[in-house]
Amino acid sequence: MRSTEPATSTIPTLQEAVGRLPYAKGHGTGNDFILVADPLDVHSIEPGQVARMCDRHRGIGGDGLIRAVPSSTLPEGRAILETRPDAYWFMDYRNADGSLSEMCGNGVRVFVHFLVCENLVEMPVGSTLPIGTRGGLKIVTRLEDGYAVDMGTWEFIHAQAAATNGLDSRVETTGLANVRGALSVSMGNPHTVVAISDTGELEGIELTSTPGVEPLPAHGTNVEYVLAADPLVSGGRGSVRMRVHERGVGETLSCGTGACAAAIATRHWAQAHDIRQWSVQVPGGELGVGFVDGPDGLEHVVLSGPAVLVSRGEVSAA
Ligand SMILES: N[C@@H](CCC[C@H](N)C(=O)O)C(=O)O
Repeated sequence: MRSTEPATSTIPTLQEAVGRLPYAKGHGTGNDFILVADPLDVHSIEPGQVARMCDRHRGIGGDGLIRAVPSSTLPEGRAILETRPDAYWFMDYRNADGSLSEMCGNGVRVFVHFLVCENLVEMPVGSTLPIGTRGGLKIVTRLEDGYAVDMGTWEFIHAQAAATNGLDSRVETTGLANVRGALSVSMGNPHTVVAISDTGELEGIELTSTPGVEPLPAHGTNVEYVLAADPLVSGGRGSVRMRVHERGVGETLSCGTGACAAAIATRHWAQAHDIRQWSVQVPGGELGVGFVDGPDGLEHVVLSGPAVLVSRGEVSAA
């Protein structure tokens, strides 16, 4: 090559990396996703391709990518079909960096709305749909103004420390004075919740860098910063504000599993176990978190909120 020739980039364009691919774009309270219908399981989208598509400058942009595939095409889906043969659709979710997560609470609502809009399922208001996920079976109900998801059971990641101290780890965050104690909750995926004492503190947090969590759960964690309303409970409903740094993404406008973890941690700290309805305000809107008696006799968490499709397109060689 002559030295006067411009250097050619070795980085493939999105089109070279992905080829032709129809997609839709949707969000739930500002947590946005690229959605791909793959009923024949022909688009094996690799982690690097997901990262390219989710890139907000060189790609389509999104906090994650969700592929709609039959549960029968993945081992995790086949396991669910053994007990729920009607869980036809599986949410194959990846974070913006291409990593897998067990669960996405905003994603599963947007995923079901996408199935409805693609005419892949019929779902009148009030009806339910079983969905396979890496975090197990989730039952989604269509509401007048969104969807409610039975997220199943939850657990503290370090049960003993949670019961004795209410805290199990420490989190260091840019923009927050002092290292803070935190409580880790599994919603299928891991969360570490930090209590914040005032609005100025919540707004001063700088989430362009990953918070330092010690000890870090085995597969990393999502970190939620939660400010309790004053009073915490009004009209029988608990209320909190939350910001979140998502594993594999960065700061997002909302996180459904994070909202559940925020309500669980706050309820535990306040010993307010009888408060079963919570409102979680996130930068992108409001989510509802409910605690109900599940059909298995255990406490289940129900997440509710909107799901919106905003556009359709096709990744193609122009
Ligand atoms: N935004 C999601 C959670 C997505 C997965 C998360 N980043 C993880 O890695 O666990 C939600 O709405 O729950």
